[in-house]
Amino acid sequence: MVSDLKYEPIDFVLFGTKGDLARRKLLPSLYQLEKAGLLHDGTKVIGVARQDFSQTDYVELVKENIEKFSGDTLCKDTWTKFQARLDYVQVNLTDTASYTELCEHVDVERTMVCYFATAPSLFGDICKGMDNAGIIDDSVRVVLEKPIGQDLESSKAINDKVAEYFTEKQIYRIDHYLGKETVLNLIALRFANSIFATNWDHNCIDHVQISVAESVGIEGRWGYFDDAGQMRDMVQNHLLQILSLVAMEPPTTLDADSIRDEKLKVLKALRPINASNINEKSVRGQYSSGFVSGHEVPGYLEEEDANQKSRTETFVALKVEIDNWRWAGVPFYLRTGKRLPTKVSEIVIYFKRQPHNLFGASFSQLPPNKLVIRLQPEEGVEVTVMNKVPGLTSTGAMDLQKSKLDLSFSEEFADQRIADAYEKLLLEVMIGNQALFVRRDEVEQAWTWVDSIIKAWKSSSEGPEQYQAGTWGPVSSIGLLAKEGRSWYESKIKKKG
Ligand SMILES: NC(=O)C1=CN([C@@H]2O[C@H](COP(=O)(O)OP(=O)(O)OC[C@H]3O[C@@H](n4cnc5c(N)ncnc54)[C@H](OP(=O)(O)O)[C@@H]3O)[C@@H](O)[C@H]2O)C=CC1
Ligand SMILES: O=C1O[C@H](COP(=O)(O)O)[C@@H](O)[C@H](O)[C@H]1O
Repeated sequence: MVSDLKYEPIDFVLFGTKGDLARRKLLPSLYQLEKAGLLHDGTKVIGVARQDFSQTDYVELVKENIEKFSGDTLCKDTWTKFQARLDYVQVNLTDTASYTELCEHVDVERTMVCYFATAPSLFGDICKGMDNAGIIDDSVRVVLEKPIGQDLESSKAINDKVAEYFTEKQIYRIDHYLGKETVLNLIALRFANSIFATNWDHNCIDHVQISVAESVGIEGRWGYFDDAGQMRDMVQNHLLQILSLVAMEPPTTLDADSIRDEKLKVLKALRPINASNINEKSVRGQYSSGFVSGHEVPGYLEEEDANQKSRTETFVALKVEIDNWRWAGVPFYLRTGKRLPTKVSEIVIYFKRQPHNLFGASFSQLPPNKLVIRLQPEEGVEVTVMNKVPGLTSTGAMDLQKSKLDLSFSEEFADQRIADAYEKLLLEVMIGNQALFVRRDEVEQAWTWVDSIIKAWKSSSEGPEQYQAGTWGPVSSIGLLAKEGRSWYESKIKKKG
């Protein structure tokens, strides 16, 4: 298996190896790649943190976290192979001199992937420290976590800093939604199926809804989250990336820059939301205490470490317009929030209604066809169609019924495990493919658009509307669509949180 791998052995350096992201996602994902035979035999995983761990303690820490977060029981053979790759180096990331120790653990002759799983404020220090240790050359790839900055200005400053040491071709900006199977499938769905490709514009589509609902709260990350809010945490990156993939023109190829060029054009065509139209086009909310999946949960201001005066939004709903030929007059409604009733991400494409109803008896107005793309959970694609109810009638009338064509990934691909997004993305970095990573101009364009909304909110005397945890957000978010004769798609996924 390993001999078939099309990429070189890697020195994978994980800065911030003791952090939440590394423990919950990155180390378990590397382990899953091992299990799937996708790590090169010669690949090493070098954890970096400021603690004085012995090699044995570090290996134990990794094991504990893989057992806790990898989602299945530890496979002995996989673990034996994986632990042999592990190495640990103590570095204080803000102390340039302490990076020299790293030189002993990496081989500059090999490709090095450096994952910066730390706060972005440390990215510059890490680059400087690596440079000082003499371990930067053209073969190094760096992975940057989101959100990059707080706004356009701070994002530029971080990107400028990293650009002093690395070219754009070496920089992999992660948005883990781009590694989700169902988000990737958007490209296949749109461009491998003429049934959709030919109906994907203002002639056929009435509007689009993108909902990313979370049942979790802020999970002990109050300090981080309160500075960010749902707009920076989710909309600036994940939702705008999904929107770009739904709305972009066909790329010339699946190369990184062909796709990124098209996504960028969409971001540039987003109609600005600012003080003049903020109330008409946006709703923000903050959760109060309530019940999620039958459990009582505190309100945002009652969470640990909370500042009682915070006006940070935990819910956002937006009406987005794309000023280009394809999407003229087609609103995209976005909605995302914490402590909603369930975890579900869905894209719903509402097609235009038939111009005339031949079947008046069963429906006063024929309902529109809908394409529902279930990103998570219960990944799948569903099309609602009108169907004749079989049977004979004495009047000769034709009874219609709404039915669905439903493709469930877990049934259709029953023997395939759906890989975590980070597994896919880590593999792509090792292969050296930037197609699923975000280019600097995309990040900056997204900030430009988001900054304008945040600025308009800040200048308003009103704060976010309260919504009870376990509900679908503030009442005004219903009004956002209702005033245009529309309503949010009611997710059929009600299972778990
Ligand atoms: N957690 C998540 O689910 C997600 C996180 N992200 C992003 O990933 C990045 C990391 O987040 P997260 O893991 O949650 O953050 P954490 O705070 O949990 O982890 C950051 C790590 O950096 C280490 N660190 C901080 N300062 C230094 C220093 N001077 N020297 C050495 N190590 C240092 C910390 O070490 P120590 O343990 O010693 O304090 C900590 O282990 C952030 O940019 C975040 O926005 C993005 C998406 C999701
Ligand atoms: O990036 C982030 O994403 C998670 C949601 O990711 P998902 O894969 O579980 O849908 C979100 O909870 C977190 O606040 C944010 O930083």
